[in-house]
Amino acid sequence: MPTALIRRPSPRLAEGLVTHIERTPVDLALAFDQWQRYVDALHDTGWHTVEVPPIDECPDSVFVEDTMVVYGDLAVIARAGADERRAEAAAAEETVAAQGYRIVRIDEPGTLDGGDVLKIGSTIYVGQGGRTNAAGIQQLRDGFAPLGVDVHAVPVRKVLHLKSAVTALPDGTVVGYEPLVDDPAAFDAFRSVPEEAGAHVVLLDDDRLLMAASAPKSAELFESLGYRPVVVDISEFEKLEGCVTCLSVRLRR
Ligand SMILES: CN(C)C(=N)NCCC[C@H](N)C(=O)O
Repeated sequence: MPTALIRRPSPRLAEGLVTHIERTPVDLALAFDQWQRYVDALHDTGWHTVEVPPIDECPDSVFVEDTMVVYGDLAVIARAGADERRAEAAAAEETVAAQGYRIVRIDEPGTLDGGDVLKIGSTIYVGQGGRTNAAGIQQLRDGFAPLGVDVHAVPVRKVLHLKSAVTALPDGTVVGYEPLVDDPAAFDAFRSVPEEAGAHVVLLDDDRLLMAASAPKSAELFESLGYRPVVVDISEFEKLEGCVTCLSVRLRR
């Protein structure tokens, strides 16, 4: 059974960082409910979840994807591009180490957020932008090189993270909402989707895609391609520039 790391929202969630969108009030009770439904959707589709201990003083800690990048037996622990988020990594590291992963850490002056990292087979695209810098990308490349991984840097200027703009379907096609993708030509195969949140898919298995309720037209498009969307409402996390990928770390070994 595949495992996903998750992290319960902080009671201070509503104070989370907002960079590229206007701040709107977060309904905390609704957010907790949506988080629980997200976790339920993972369980319902055959995933086992492990909770990273919560860190109440970090409003953005629910976005656990940003704390690490996992490939093979190695977890590279991120060093958040936003100072406010640096304290999130320590407990995430302990949790993934307890799952049997080797650990390498991104060190100063490197910064890297897991949301900037898109893995497609043994190719890893890393968004260089507001949160992830060149030193962080080089350290990620050095960490994964012994595992035969190719790390490609791509620009991210229009959105928070690379995975705010693009993710990939099970066949490796990169999907993105074109107005927000800096360089669609950076990817071998690119398909545009009709909504911003349609760019965000979590691969649950070979044909099921976890998606946000805010992208119904993209869900239809994926259905027409033979995939089965599993839809969750994550409106309160979207108000903080979160998406379906951010709320878990999928351990696929
Ligand atoms: C792919 N994405 C978008 C993520 N992995 N993380 C979202 C983090 C949002 C948080 N308010 C922040 O600004 O850090």
